Amino acid sequence: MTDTGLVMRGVTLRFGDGDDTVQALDGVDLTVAPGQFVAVVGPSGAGKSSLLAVAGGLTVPTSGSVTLAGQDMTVPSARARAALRRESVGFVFQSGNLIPALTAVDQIRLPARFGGLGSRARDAVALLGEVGMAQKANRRPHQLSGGERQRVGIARALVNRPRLLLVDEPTAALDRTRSHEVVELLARETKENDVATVMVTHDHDVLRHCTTVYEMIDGRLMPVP
Ligand SMILES: Nc1ncnc2c1ncn2[C@@H]1O[C@H](COP(=O)(O)OP(=O)(O)OP(=O)(O)O)[C@@H](O)[C@H]1O
Repeated sequence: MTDTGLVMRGVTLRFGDGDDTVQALDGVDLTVAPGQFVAVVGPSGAGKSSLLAVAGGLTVPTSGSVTLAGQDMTVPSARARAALRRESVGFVFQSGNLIPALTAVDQIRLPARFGGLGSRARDAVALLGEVGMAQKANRRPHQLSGGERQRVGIARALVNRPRLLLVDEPTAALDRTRSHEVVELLARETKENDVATVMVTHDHDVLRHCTTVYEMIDGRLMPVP
């Protein structure tokens, strides 16, 4: 099947009903080709996290279509969507979301083992090398800086060779220099792994590392020229 990356068409997401309805996504169209690094900015409550949740098959939209490499990410079965996520999606969270008791290398090995990735799983030591963390493979999260934790989180998100990388506020806990380093790393990994990447950020300073920038306002997505 041709890898068309992420394609979202006419996606709406509504919460609640009657007077309490919230339209989190309102007719969103978005295409992210493999190797493209898209940033989404916008005010709090605009729908950015909802966009990531729907793109990654965590949430089923109220209407519209979402495909990743031609596969439907909106199937009703939660189990089927979990399988799609395991095979094709990587998530990077605000502060790395690492497990406190595990060393850096085990943060990456664990999901590979329990996710049943088998031979698809990338080698954890090689991945740590790729993100510049080979020397700190045996450290636990509390022995790492914020930027280093984020690098481990990025390596972990790549272990399943994802087609789609979804990144939520990766620089929220970092200073300016570290923010640039982390987003540069994301840009490089996007290209080298030919993955379609969507990053939500409040940090306008890092947008120059991205291929395309969109702004989300009241659930609507608009390109920023
Ligand atoms: N499970 C839910 N039930 C009801 N409303 C929800 C739910 N999740 C999100 N919303 C609402 O949907 C809208 C979009 O929320 P979302 O979290 O996607 O915004 P956001 O742009 O990511 O905000 P932030 O920048 O503050 O994280 C908000 O009005 C929010 O209150």
